[in-house]
Amino acid sequence: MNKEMKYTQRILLIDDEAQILETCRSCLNNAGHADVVIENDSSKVMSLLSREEFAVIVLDLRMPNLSGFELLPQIISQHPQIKVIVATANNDVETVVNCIKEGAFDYLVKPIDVKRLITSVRKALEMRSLANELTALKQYMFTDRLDHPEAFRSIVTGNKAMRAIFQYLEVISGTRQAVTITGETGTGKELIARAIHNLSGCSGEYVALNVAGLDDNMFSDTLFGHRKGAFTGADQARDGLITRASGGTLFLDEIGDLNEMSQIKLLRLLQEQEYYPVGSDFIKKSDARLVLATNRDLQELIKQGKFRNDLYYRLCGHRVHLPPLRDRLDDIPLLLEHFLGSAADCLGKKKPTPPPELAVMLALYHFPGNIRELEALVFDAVLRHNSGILSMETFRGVIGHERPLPTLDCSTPAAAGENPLCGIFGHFPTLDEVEQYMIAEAMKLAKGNQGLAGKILGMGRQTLNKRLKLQAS
Ligand SMILES: Nc1ncnc2c1ncn2[C@@H]1O[C@H](COP(=O)(O)OP(=O)(O)OP(=O)(O)O)[C@@H](O)[C@H]1O
Repeated sequence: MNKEMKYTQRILLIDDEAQILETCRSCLNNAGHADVVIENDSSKVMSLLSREEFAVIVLDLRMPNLSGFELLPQIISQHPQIKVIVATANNDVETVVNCIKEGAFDYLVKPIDVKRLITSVRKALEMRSLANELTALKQYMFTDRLDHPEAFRSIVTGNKAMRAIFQYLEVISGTRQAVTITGETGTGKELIARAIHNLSGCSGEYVALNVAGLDDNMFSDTLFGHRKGAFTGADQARDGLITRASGGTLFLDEIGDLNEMSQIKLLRLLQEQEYYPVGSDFIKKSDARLVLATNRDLQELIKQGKFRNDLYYRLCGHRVHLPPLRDRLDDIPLLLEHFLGSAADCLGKKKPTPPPELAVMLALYHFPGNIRELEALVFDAVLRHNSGILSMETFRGVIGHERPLPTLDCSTPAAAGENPLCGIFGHFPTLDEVEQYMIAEAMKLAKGNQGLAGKILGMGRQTLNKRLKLQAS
């Protein structure tokens, strides 16, 4: 995590009245903002800002010696990234307009209303964190770098869209805001959730809960715990998973399946970081970072009245969508190699060599179960494998018969345009046709040099030679 992002949550309160400073600080602390610094001597502010980083300042306008009116332009010009909220006893429009013109983010009228203070600070922090993300994203766009590749070690990919997702996750790793991961089943959402936790550098635990099939009682009890005597059999008070995830990450999977009551509780947790243990009237605070995932289409669920609109918009803040495997075909050879190795290790066998046409065959399959399905297929093939080159039979058995390719109608120009293979062949081709086509294209590229064409196709010269002879016969 870089320095800029590490300090994005720090708040500075400036007022000459110590009592006001203490009250505001404890209100903000109670609202979950732990990092609050106070200063009652306005003449020390500029030197403090040159030494330490702050995301937000709440600045009293009327102070002896150096007033907030004088400080505001100095802060804005020397530290334009800081969001300044001015506090004024004077609710006249002109003062407020002047401060906003100078660059203030918001204003509060004294005596300060606690709710208004918390809302304004929260908004300012969000704006600051968005600005940080934008800056970092711009830097990433130009450098294509990853600062923490080790956080993604378990995710095998060479795909550009996936790499962009990794970069985005690095950018937002400095915030504690919730992240929502969408994508079809088996695309790796749980792996991404773990990577978000690894990136956060949090000392707390990573705790995962699949909420599918939990009714509201089970959801609340598992997540929030209960007080003693909350229901029959609750002999002891018990903490929920949210307590275990304190200072860490709580991953809630399958949130598209949550019932209405639990959705309301999740919304409260996301908005206020607050929850009630079952049977308790005392609100509790949580500092766990929430990562949520679903393979359902949430907008479709909203249309059907099964998912709350307000919860959906709350989830939209930081969101990543994982592409299905059929949209990242360049990952298939890498994943195949990876799963061959892990299956062989697990079964205590020598890693088999895959036939070169296997990757092509896999690339043509729809993979409704995505990477999980590929992993299972490869495991099964390695289990049945004895020696030498891996047999295609297991794959043909599943891909060719039990789970056929989706039927494609290439007769319309639109369909041909959508599927590049239809565009080339005029119909959806057989594997033999694809093989012939690829060999012909590779030979053209290699200007007839069989050794070079073999390298392009990932096969030896002799194998290519045999296939050319077969095609000619
Ligand atoms: N890029 C990848 N590299 C290596 N293994 C992967 C990759 N993506 C997914 N996997 C493996 O595929 C399986 C499914 O991944 P995961 O459980 O993260 O998917 P998911 O999207 O959370 O699925 P679901 O929606 O069904 O919960 C796991 O065994 C995981 O290790």
